[in-house]
Amino acid sequence: MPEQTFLDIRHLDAGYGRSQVLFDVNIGIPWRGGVAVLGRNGAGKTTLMKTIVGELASTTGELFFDGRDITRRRTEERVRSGIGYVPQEHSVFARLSVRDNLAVGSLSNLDAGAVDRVLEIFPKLGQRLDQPAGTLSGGERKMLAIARAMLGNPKLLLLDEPTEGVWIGVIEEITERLIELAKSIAVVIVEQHLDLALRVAEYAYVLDRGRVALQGEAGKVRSDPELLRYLAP
Ligand SMILES: Nc1ncnc2c1ncn2[C@@H]1O[C@H](COP(=O)(O)OP(=O)(O)OP(=O)(O)O)[C@@H](O)[C@H]1O
Repeated sequence: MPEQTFLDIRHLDAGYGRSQVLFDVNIGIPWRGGVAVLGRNGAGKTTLMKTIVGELASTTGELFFDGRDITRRRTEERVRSGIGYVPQEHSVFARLSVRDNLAVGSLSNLDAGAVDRVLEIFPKLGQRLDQPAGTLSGGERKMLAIARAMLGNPKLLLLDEPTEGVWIGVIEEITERLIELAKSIAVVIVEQHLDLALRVAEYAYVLDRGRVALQGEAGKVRSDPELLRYLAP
């Protein structure tokens, strides 16, 4: 587990009704930097993200964020305390303009300075402010979803497959932005692209059937002979 822990997940069990998906998951996320959550389809990565943000209640275990027990806090409180979430599915309002989508992301009144800062990070969005978000490309929508989450000023940003379905050139652009972002806040990235994930992350957890099967420094996990076994379909 990374040394300084910002988000501390202890003995977490979670699932849907009677079907348990996560089993005794222990994860530590440091104050700054990237952490990757890897694992094959159905390993429980999205379930873990939903449990961290409070969309799904844990059945057992505890979550501490920034030194406080948030296990029983509602999603809104978790978001207000600094947890941002970019879900796997495209999470933009298709009929609203890019500008209005960004306004929804801002928790208080839209701060023009904050919008300018995210537009500096994602300049393509700045050229499309008045365009309905439904007309953006898949990659631009992902960028909009990330930009919107950033306007909530997260201290910890959870990204569930931020490059899924995105063209390779845009993947590179998003990766570079995430590497930059991870210099100032904590970034948790669920990714199918192993290389990308391990470029953003310094530390990685690999889930296998809902349990942490492997963890360690990104370089070590990458060269672990067991890794491919846990990622193979
Ligand atoms: N709403 C739900 N109700 C019941 N079971 C669910 C629900 N959502 C997910 N599951 C099940 O939980 C397990 C873990 O799913 P999850 O989406 O967390 O996996 P994942 O690692 O994110 O997979 P992927 O890489 O395919 O997105 C799967 O077996 C899935 O079928």
